[in-house]
Amino acid sequence: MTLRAIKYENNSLEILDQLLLPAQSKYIQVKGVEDGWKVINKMQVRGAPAIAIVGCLSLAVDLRNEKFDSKQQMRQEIEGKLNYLVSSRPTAVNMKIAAEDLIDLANQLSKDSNVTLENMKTKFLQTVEDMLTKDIADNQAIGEIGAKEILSGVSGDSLCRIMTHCNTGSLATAGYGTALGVIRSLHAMKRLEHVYCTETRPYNQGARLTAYEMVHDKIPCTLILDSMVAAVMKHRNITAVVVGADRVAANGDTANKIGTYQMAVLAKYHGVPFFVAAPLTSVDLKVPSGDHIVIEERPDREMTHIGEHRIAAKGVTCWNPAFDVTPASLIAGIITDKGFFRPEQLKTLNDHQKMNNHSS
Ligand SMILES: CSC[C@H]1O[C@H](OP(=O)(O)O)[C@H](O)[C@@H]1O
Repeated sequence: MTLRAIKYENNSLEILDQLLLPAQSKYIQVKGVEDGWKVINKMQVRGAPAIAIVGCLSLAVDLRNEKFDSKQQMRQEIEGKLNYLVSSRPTAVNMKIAAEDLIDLANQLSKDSNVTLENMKTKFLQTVEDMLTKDIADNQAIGEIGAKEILSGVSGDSLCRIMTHCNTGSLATAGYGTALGVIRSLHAMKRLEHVYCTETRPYNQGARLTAYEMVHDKIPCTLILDSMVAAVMKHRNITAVVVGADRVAANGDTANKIGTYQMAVLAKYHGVPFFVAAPLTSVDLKVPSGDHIVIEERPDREMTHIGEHRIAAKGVTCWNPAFDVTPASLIAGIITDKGFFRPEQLKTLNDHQKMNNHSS
């Protein structure tokens, strides 16, 4: 079993083909941005942070193999390829924010007369490669901050029972995970009693990926059907729900895997606090509310087949949105690498603060 979704050594980029898990653990090579776009679009690699990292590293692979006549030529190549990668999946914001930041960097380096062509390439590539270690550090911070926030609502030294949706662990990031990072931190603190993970139809991120990670880490976990959320909340005394995010709007509305919204409604009904765990790079202050978030719709076949086996009547109409939006009113708080925020606190952040803020 391996939990390394991304392997990047000596300018060779490989991703663990998550369409084959858990039955088969197979790495495939990503030889440039064309491959990068394909493995993201096909969901061979998925998860908002992992999408951004694999997309940007696929550009690094191209750049290392290319010779440029000028800094302007390199800048143009960088901008064109990053904008192409952003089109691979529209809802998760991490690739878009990474592209904006890296295009800004390329513009600065290109305009700086003290920077040579070689310096520009070296600095740019180092910035991209640093995304791997930064993401792991961000996730460990999210884990720590989230565990402390959840424990602040728990009496004495009692243990927690956490429900989660989809996969937000090492297979969705460079490692450790966001919502699963909070679960890993609670486990490390010996304050986690049990995890309930939903199967998460139709891609089955929960059954195929989160269960895989929990078994790998020997974290006590029960797989439940998406249709069991209400019954588990009613009978299993859930301490909190913690999920990930693909894009958090400025007012705290959050786009996440389809099924998240109904979990939040059920959590409100059952009095269970509902938390979103995501790096601040998933917060899109340019989007005022969830109404403005584009929701990706995926092929019917993901619903009508499991592998080659048809499970739905031929000819039936399908609707397969990959995400839904949970309104901020249903969210107790957003756990980020820079602190814990009530949804209404996000819009007070500006881009500079996003980089440095430590909230209350
Ligand atoms: C830390 S991953 C965030 C997010 O990405 C997943 O979606 P997908 O598997 O389609 O890439 C899911 O919504 C996770 O919560």
